Amino acid sequence: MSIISIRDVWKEYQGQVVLERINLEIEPGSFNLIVGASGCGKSTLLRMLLGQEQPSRGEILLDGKVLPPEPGPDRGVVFQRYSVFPHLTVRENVALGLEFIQSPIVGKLFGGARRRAIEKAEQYIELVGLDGSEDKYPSALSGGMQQRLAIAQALITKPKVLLLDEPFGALDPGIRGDMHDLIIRIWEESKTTIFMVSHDLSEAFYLGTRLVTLDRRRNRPEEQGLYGASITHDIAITRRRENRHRGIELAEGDVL
Ligand SMILES: Nc1ncnc2c1ncn2[C@@H]1O[C@H](COP(=O)(O)OP(=O)(O)OP(=O)(O)O)[C@@H](O)[C@H]1O
Repeated sequence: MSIISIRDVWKEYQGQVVLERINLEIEPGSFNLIVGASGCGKSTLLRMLLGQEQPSRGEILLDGKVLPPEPGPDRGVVFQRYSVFPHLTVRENVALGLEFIQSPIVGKLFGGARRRAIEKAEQYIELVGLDGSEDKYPSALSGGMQQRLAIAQALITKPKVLLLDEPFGALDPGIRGDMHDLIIRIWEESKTTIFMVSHDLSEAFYLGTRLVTLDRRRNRPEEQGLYGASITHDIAITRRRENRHRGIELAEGDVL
């Protein structure tokens, strides 16, 4: 069974159609890359999966149930910037995810429950390679370290789906390579389903098991606003990562 089913989803804002007829069945444990031109609605689709936005038409199912109309611990998210809380340390930022689940009203745990949340946070801090920085505030971290922190924060609730919105887009190319290695390791170890927005095709082929492209098929000036972007390619990626080390940027895929 699909972990996510997107069924004939449309999204409009104030009469402007942004997305139309989006249909996708997402396999558990797959690494899905959504690529498309700026403004075609990639982030909008991701925000609908998060539950921050609702489809104007159609429905999204998570594990066979209609997605609740708000974000929840079953969906972790990392944005390009500003996913972490500047006034909390690395340790507090990561523990916060658990505190909100276990104590949704005050967002704070005490005694043994807090100690367990801190221990768990420290495991995730180590997983993303931030051990040694537990007491630092985000302002003392580099961009790559802040994204590592955001990933740890998103993972601590063991989400069914990890949603990534251009998480490496603002990083230098060298750091981006390290982050690619990290996210592949996390994906392989956790077997979580990943849904990632990117506008970098080579990144998509390198990371993903599936590439979905969005585009506006009808884009003449008089058509703008009337038609949204839809899926133009849906490709299973069969050869990838090993190619990067041989200097081959794009991998071959099978069109589904
Ligand atoms: N809350 C909103 N209200 C009105 N219009 C919106 C809203 N959110 C997005 N849009 C519009 O929807 C369209 C798609 O935006 P979106 O951010 O999803 O595109 P994107 O493909 O992620 O772009 P980019 O690659 O530049 O981040 C844009 O025209 C944008 O102006």
